[in-house]
Amino acid sequence: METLHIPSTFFPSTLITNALIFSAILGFLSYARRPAQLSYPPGPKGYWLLGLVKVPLIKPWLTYVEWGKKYGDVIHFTRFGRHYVVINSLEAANEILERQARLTSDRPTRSKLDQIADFRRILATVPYGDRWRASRKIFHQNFRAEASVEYRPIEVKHVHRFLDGIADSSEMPLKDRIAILSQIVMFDSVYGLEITTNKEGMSQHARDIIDLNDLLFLPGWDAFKAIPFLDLLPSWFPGGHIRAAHEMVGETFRAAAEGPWGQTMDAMKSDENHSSIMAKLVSENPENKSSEDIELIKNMGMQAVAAAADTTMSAICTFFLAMSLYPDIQLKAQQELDTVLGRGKTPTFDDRSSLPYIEAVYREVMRWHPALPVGLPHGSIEDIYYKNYYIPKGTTISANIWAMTHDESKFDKPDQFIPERHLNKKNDIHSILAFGFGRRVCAGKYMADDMTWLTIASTLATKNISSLPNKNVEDYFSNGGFCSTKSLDCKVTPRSEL
Ligand code: HEM
Repeated sequence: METLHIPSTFFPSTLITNALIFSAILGFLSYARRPAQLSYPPGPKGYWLLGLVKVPLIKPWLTYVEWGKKYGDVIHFTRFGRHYVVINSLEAANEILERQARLTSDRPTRSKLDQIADFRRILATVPYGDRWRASRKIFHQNFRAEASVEYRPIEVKHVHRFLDGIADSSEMPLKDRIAILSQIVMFDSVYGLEITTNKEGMSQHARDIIDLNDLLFLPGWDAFKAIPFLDLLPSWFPGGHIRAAHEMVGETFRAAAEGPWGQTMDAMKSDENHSSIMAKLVSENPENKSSEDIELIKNMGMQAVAAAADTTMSAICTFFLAMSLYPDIQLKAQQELDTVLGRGKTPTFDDRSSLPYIEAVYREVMRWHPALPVGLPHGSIEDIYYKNYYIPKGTTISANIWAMTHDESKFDKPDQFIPERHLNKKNDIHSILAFGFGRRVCAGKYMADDMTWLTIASTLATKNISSLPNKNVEDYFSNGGFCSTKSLDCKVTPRSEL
């Protein structure tokens, strides 16, 4: 499926003229609103008054690192009168997104078009408020650390199946197998359902959600939503496709929520042994469940699958790529497994604390190429201040996670994959920056952490991963907000064969 891509050439001249006039007015108003003695954080100014800064859409995290050298670790710009801030340092992220989390936990999804796309359905995109609190609560109940332990047997089952099939790349490319693994664990835990392909049906819906929103989370891309009346244009009118594209997003959410839910309800009727998160939730106090409760449950299921579809897949793909490019590290990790567990034994979660080098490989995967390099955008619900800078209410704030995990003052040779940097450190899940910040921090991070670690440890114990050409690492990765390897051409063979 195409991304929700709105090429600038598609805007007819009248629309562009209106947009520019509107942008000039908004730019002037937002400039005038700023307290006289305070300035916005530094950043590119764009066209005078219009404030229309040209933003990078291809691997933008790299451009923002370059901009940071000129403007500092907090960069501000405007587009169509909307304010954007990109944070390049952990210190600034802690100050703005953690310490001021009460004011910076919104999402920039309050426009008419966002309502048409029904972003309120999804925990990751619902604006901060009561609906977010209710969605986050049910997610937390089912995916907090203690709850996530319950899904470990399902993870072990599917990781072992994945390893059994993985050596045979003739039937299915490695990346597709990893995509299925990332989703099947979620489908099985949440719905008690299994999938055999990532190319059709409910699995494809989860993928579509990611593809449709690939650009949405990039700083500045969504500024066109500030243009008035875009949501009212009929589909036959130039620019009318924008509304249609947002309707399609909403329709995809609906299909992704309803399809597997319906199958689970059928399975519950025909199989008394059926077990899944959905089944557990609908069976608890059924007489007290409102239709709103049922909606929350359905949406949680859909969000869990969609969230894992790309991020967990991305982390596992990054692991395979790293092992292909760094065979010495692969060998060292295998030696630890052989020494601690004995050759050929597949690790369990109980072994995790005895395998510090495997832990370091996992943490380096999460640092070296985070799945969401510029995170998901936060929004400010009131004016806030950082140092002596003013950040107005309604600003979209993005954490450049990639910049933070490649900060040379913290990580020597940050572009290189060096697990040793994590040895003899406090390995706390909360210090993994790839999971984001503040009250919107990843709600599935315990399960993601378990899944990614288990796949890494089990693969290293039983398989050898062949080398890939040592070219520029970025060439292996895709460009958008959800960043993953483009493909994986390495060969995977059983260790017993050598
Ligand atoms: C390696 C895998 C994963 C990574 C790197 C990752 C990363 C992230 C990041 C960066 C955010 C945005 C945080 C912010 O706004 O500052 C996020 C949000 C979220 N993640 Fe994950 N994620 C992963 C896997 C998962 C999984 C498996 C689930 C579901 C079980 C999940 C559920 C969510 C949800 C629901 C949110 C939105 C939370 C909110 O807005 O309140 N994630 N994730």
